[in-house]
Amino acid sequence: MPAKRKASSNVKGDTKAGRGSIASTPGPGTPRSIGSSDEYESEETEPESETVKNVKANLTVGKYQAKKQSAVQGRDSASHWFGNNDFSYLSLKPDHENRPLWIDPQKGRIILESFSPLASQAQDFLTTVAEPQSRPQFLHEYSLTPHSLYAAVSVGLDPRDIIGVLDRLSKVPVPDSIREFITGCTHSYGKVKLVLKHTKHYIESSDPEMLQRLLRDEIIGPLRVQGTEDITTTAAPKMGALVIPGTKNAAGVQQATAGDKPKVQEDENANEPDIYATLNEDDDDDDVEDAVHAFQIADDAVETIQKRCLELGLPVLEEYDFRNDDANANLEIDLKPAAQIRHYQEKSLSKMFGNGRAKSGLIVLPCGAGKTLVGITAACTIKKGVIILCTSSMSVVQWRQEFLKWSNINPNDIAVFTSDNKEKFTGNTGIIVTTYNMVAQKGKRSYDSQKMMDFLTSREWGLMILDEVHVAPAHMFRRVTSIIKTHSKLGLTATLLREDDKISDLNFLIGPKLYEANWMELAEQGHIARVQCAEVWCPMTTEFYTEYLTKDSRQRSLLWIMNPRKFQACQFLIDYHEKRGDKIIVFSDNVYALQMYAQKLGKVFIYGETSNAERLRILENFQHNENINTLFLSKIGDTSLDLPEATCLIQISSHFGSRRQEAQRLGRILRAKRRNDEGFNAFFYSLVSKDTTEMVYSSKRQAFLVDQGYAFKVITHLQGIESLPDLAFTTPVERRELLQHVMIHLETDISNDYENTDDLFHRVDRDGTGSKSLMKKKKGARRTAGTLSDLAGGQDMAYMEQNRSRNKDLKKKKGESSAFFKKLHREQAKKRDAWKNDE
Ligand SMILES: Nc1ncnc2c1ncn2[C@@H]1O[C@H](COP(=O)(O)OP(=O)(O)OP(=O)(O)O)[C@@H](O)[C@H]1O
Repeated sequence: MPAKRKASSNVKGDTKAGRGSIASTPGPGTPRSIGSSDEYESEETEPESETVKNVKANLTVGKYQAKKQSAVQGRDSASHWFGNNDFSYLSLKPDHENRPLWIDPQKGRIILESFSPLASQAQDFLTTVAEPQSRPQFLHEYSLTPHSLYAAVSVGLDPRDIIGVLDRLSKVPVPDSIREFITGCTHSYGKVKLVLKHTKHYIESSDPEMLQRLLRDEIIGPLRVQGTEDITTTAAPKMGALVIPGTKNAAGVQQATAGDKPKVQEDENANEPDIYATLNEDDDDDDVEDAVHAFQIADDAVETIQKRCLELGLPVLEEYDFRNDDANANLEIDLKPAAQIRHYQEKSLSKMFGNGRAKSGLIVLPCGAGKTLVGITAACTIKKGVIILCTSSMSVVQWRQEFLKWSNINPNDIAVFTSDNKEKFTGNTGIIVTTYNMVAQKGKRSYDSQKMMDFLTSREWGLMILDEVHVAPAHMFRRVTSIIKTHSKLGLTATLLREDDKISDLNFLIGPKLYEANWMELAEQGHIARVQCAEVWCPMTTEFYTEYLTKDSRQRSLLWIMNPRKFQACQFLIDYHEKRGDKIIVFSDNVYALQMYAQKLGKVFIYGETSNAERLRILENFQHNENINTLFLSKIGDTSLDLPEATCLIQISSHFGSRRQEAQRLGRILRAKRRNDEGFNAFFYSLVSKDTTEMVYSSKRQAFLVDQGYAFKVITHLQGIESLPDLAFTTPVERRELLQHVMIHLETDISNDYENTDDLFHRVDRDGTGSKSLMKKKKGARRTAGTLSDLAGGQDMAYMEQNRSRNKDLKKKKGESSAFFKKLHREQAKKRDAWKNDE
């Protein structure tokens, strides 16, 4: 942040000169002193209505400061280097070196010096009030947004608290624009609430005038259920401290302390005073209201009203006072005594249960950091009926198993609803684990499925857990959240990222982001693996580059993937890491390249058309067979497979600039069990063909991970690659042969080279297995070596034949299974039987 240096140099050199220059340019709208709000008065000729002001608040921060900025332009000879980002007019506090924050008065950005002794407390505070944007090693960037401030209010902070703590941590006085932004965004949050009582939805507020205003609104007014009383009044429930299972303290007040926990469970900062804990405690009284007023709305009007209220600057808060819910039966569930949740899991839950009620929202934790246990603990806290939505029936089974592992729930109280299983729980209340598609599916259903849906839609649920919340399309959430009546919703994800703009829909369909963990911090503490990331630059061979220059963009991509130098790099890295004892996954979105690479290298591969039985066989071998250490995987490995642990990833082809895919793939190695071994690192390589468009996509893809603090090393030469025995494509003849093969492929239909994962998502869920229906649909487009060779006059037949599929080898050897595998199969069969008996 350029302002940093400028501001400090002003203070250390000539503080007066810095500020004096502002005063020397007086005029209308010119700031008279730092932090003065006078300039705003001259700007606002007509006071805006509060609601409009709220909606525009984000914009106004920039507008006023742009004026302020233009007034101070040209102050000194260095100013022009910083353009609009020259904030040297802000005065530094005398003890600024002891304070860790810089605040950008224009855009609400906050920079945290992560090396400051106060950094961990400041980070704690910032993740509550702002959105983390980027967290590399030394400087972290956060953004104040209306949604982040909404989330802050929903955990019990008020604008005074937020401004007060910011001021304590900031090197400069909190600029007026930021103060106004915070107050403007937060003063009406939480004034209007959406509550579910006896399966009916109500809009509730402690201010009857607020409700009258909503009823007068042309959109909201008509959505009140006709024939109900205009406004009903009841006494507001009182709240007390809440203890989250698996922790020792009340939620939202303190971190769990070390006690008798294993070392890894400790939070290094657990004993530091919580910077805003006292604020929460002070505020408890404010939350107790004397009376609440409400009117009933139609169930299908919930989304429209939420959207309209947002437009009016009155975002609807969804809170569930589960401890005072006598209408719904209690569920017998608690964490097992051995279950000890980690400090970041507790922190995320404390954002959800901060004031003793359950708030709907999103919790973002890296892959392998234990989102499942967070969901289970939330269920153990609420102790009411729970419905869990997963992306595939495979994760449905896993969720149920995890519930049985971590909690004392009676197996009869947790049932699954998939295409194969339509069981209900036996008691008054319980847990249902299902998939998005089973619930959102439209059209005619089987008798059993319809009966199950009637059961799900006719009752009130305490909690809905939405797993992998970023994956499912927004229309599916709409359907799910509108037909299932639930008091609270918890969305879980590792990457709150979509390349389209649909992610913001989650803000009102589910709730604000309640917590986002710091990946690097978790890696340092051993909760996820440390990963070395590298981008390997592979020069294009002359013959491939010549073709590359004449082709259109679709065809170019195949040339950069099939670049012989990339192939060699892949071969070398596989060899290197197999010798180190790593388990390697090679990702290729392009199915043609996937097969070519895997067959040439004699490795197993899985893609959309691989049958379910073959997938299982391959995965099992990859996990337990010491001769199968490398697996080639298509896009389906991103979301639809439960992959065994790997310690090295190599990416040869990917989905253009998708940041989410990059992060998801990295996530595959984060749960490496050896992560706490001394000096252990997992490896993530992205192979990129030099001087091609792939390089542009690659840097775009890395943006999210770089923001999480990962540093990608660039490798321009792999030491020792030339001396690798049997290195492929070392002669011009071999390279030309490969090029010829690729060119023939380009002349055929290449449209099926990339699997459509959206399509896959739907079908995976619908049939509950993920593979068969896809196979059927794609069969017609399947190409064979024979047809290609026919086109080429049979020249390539030899090439294909000498590269026998390793997949088939595994199949052949099935009968010769070792004693180890026989034992493994027997154990798995036993587990399956035990699980069926639980039903
Ligand atoms: N508090 C804890 N104590 C001990 N083990 C834990 C804890 N939390 C999570 N784990 C373990 O960490 C592993 C990863 O957990 P989980 O599968 O829930 O991760 P995830 O965040 O859902 O990952 P993904 O996004 O890849 O699905 C599991 O083996 C789980 O049992």
